[in-house]
Amino acid sequence: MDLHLKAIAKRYANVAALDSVDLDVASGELVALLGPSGSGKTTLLRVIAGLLQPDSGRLLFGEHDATRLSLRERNVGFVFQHYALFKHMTVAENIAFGLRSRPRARRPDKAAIAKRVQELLSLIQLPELGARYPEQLSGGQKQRVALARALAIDPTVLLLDEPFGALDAKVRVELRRWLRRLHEHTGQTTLFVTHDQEEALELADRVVVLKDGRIEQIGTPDEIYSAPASAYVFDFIGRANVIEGQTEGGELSVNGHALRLPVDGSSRSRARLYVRPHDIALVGEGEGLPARVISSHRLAERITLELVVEGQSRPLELDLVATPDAVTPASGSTVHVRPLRYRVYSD
Ligand SMILES: Nc1ncnc2c1ncn2[C@@H]1O[C@H](COP(=O)(O)OP(=O)(O)OP(=O)(O)O)[C@@H](O)[C@H]1O
Repeated sequence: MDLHLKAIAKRYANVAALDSVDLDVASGELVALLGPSGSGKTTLLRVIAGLLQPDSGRLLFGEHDATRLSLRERNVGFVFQHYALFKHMTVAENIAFGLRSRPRARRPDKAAIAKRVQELLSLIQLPELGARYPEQLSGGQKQRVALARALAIDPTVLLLDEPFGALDAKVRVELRRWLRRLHEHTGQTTLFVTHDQEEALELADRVVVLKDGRIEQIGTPDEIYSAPASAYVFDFIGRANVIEGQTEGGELSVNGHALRLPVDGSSRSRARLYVRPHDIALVGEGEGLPARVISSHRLAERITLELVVEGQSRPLELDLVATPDAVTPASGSTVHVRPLRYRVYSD
């Protein structure tokens, strides 16, 4: 089902946890809520779930106003970071829980519940494990069961709060690929919270970047990565180098070196150029900024350099792909660098 948030606000004492958030999620979309700690991700998810009332604003499920509906009436599926499986119930009983606890009139019969549980066990690729107890499962298996339990009720929307946050890095990567395939299969409208940009970019159809309770940017992973709307998004979404300079006549100059890099606007102002480590090239003298190598590391065809540019407050990091016979610049030497793909944000 589609979901619409209109000017949702929630304050705690003097903190605006959510500050007029507008968001439309299409039916079947997989949306990531991405942001650093304290940016409002969990608060937003809890408002959608009905675990928390907003101070103002409206929430629509399809055309229906759900703002005042209870958690149960909203029929959402929820998965938390720490598996909240019932320890004294088997895997199958855990998955059946939401259906069994429905009021009698809406409760499927025993055979229908057993069939649904078996379908879900197959869907999460644990068809044989229905009789086990949660403590007999790995962390990744527990989270898959938690997902099956959330899906059992055919939720209007599936809400995942850092579902893989407690798992180790390798399992995390496997599970997020699995979740992507599962989503393609079920087409379930899903919102998931993460502070891991890689996870958001790899999994989501669209990413919502939050900052201090406000939406900073909404876009596809490619839009967010290639065209970050602000320095904040650029910095948060991947490794970033910052070069401080001046714009004048539509070009950027750094420490008096005219880099002949076109930038928007012709007025003179201080500006920061943001560039990823793999988007800087080594060029000949006179074609770029002089920089001193302070560390240099080579692993097969990959060269990592740390450089200092005079007058800049932060060193630059470069990731270069070298031909096998290329010479690795030595520490202490001077090289010339030129940003290839970059964004300029005014101060
Ligand atoms: N129950 C509460 N009482 C007071 N302040 C709260 C409460 N819950 C959240 N906040 C504040 O609201 C803001 C948003 O919190 P929220 O938990 O939504 O952030 P988050 O992005 O999910 O962070 P994290 O990644 O650390 O979970 C923070 O400043 C937080 O301190």
